[in-house]
Amino acid sequence: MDRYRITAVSYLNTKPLLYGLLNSPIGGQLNLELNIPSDCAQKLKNGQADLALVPVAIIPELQQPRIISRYCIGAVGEVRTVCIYSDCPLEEAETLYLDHHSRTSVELAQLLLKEYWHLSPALLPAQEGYIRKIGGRTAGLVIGDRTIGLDKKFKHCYDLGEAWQQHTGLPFVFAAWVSTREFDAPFLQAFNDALASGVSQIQKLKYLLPSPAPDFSLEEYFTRYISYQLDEAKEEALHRFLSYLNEKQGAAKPMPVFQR
Ligand SMILES: C=C(O[C@@H]1C=C(C(=O)O)C=C[C@H]1O)C(=O)O
Repeated sequence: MDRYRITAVSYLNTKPLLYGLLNSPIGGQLNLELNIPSDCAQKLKNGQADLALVPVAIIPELQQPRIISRYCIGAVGEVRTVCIYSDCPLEEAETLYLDHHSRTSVELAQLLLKEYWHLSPALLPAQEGYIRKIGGRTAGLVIGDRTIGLDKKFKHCYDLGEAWQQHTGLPFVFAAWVSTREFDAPFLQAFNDALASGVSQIQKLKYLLPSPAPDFSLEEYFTRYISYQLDEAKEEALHRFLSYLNEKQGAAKPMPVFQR
């Protein structure tokens, strides 16, 4: 049988999910690749992946998107690794770089600037090395492992998970397991069981993974900040976020089907 082509985000917060998948009975059926989120999105869109952990912001760009798992990369309030950094208060920032690794958080940042902070700095597309340009009146959105330690480097740090929660009272979903093709029920069951098993073994991962910084607790990050369950409140948040994107793009794209 052909192996399924799976693409997942290359950041630390995906490791519990990958640990579960690779140690599961279906581990051998998976042809796994890791990419930055914007590339995961591109690979699913191009048909280079059968199933991918993708930024939810690209769901409206897909033909017949299916969310095939009860697990995701989410947060209930503070997430720690999706933040706007600046040396001036955000209201004084004239320009803001939008991380090129990201698809969801660049949209979330724009939503929050408009609806929550009521600010309109000039938005700049980022390129490799842009973090060095943050300073003065220039702010920057940064996601993933590159954020670790940046809170000590810059005077201000605005956590997008926390701001979204203050704005809506809801958790948030950054990335979800999405497919544009159908999988049979036994595979989906095995896939979800594998993810559940990974999340339940987080305690082990702190011994297996190198800590990215001396004062960074992987266990705290995986259990207190990242929230893996795609529960009802996160579904509501996802619906709200995708409705905002539809409105912004002036397109009434159907909501993704849940098949899990
Ligand atoms: C919480 C995070 O969410 C990430 C943010 C994404 C985005 O902005 O497009 C995509 C995937 C997630 O892994 C993170 O990686 O720090």
